[in-house]
Amino acid sequence: MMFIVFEGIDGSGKTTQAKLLAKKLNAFYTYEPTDGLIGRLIREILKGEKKCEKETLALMFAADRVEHIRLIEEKLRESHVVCDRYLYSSIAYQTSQGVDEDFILQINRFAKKPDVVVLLTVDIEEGIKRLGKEKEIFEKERFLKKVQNKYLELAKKEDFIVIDTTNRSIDDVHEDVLNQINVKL
Ligand SMILES: Nc1ncnc2c1ncn2[C@@H]1O[C@H](COP(=O)(O)OP(=O)(O)O)[C@@H](O)[C@H]1O
Ligand SMILES: Cc1cn([C@H]2C[C@H](O)[C@@H](COP(=O)(O)OP(=O)(O)O)O2)c(=O)[nH]c1=O
Repeated sequence: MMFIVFEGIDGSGKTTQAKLLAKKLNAFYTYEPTDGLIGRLIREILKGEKKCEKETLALMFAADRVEHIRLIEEKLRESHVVCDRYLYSSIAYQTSQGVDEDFILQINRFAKKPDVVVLLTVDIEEGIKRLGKEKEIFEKERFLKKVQNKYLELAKKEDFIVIDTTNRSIDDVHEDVLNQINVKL
């Protein structure tokens, strides 16, 4: 069974594409931050309702992931798993916030390596337009540019599938995802 991860900045179309692929493959769809105890706390911090140090937030994303991986491994016994955000979100977003990359890698040592990572990219302005108005602290233009550049750097090192979604329809991107995943198999 395959563990497939979607990554990309907010508004790149991850949730849309991850759900379409999961449906097509009859796979289990899941996401981070999760709806678990730690994931819920993370969402409160992202909305600005609570505050903490950026390193604390990095630790919370990693802790949320420890719990999540148990579920992912259980599901992988029966079906493919499509995950909307994973470890690479921590590397791209938390380093863009100024957290030391080695620290992030250390606290995520346990993270199971996905079989395939699909990175969706988008022109930053189009991504923000797709989201409507800014909802969370990370949905700022300059910050997202930095995050996307970090993702592209990781993509080269780790051999991600990279698909640009700018000015392309949801169906067109979905076709591309299917074709490129087939090539990887
Ligand atoms: N290729 C696309 N073209 C236009 N709009 C899109 C496209 N893909 C997704 N959207 C829309 O953009 C918004 C954000 O998409 P979503 O999949 O939630 O992105 P993400 O999970 O990366 O933040 C949604 O309203 C979605 O319907
Ligand atoms: C999983 C993860 C998410 N994030 C951030 C990215 C998003 O801005 C935010 C919430 O994720 P998410 O709900 O997936 O937002 P969206 O659907 O808009 O892409 O959490 C991190 O900074 N580090 C992480 O490890």
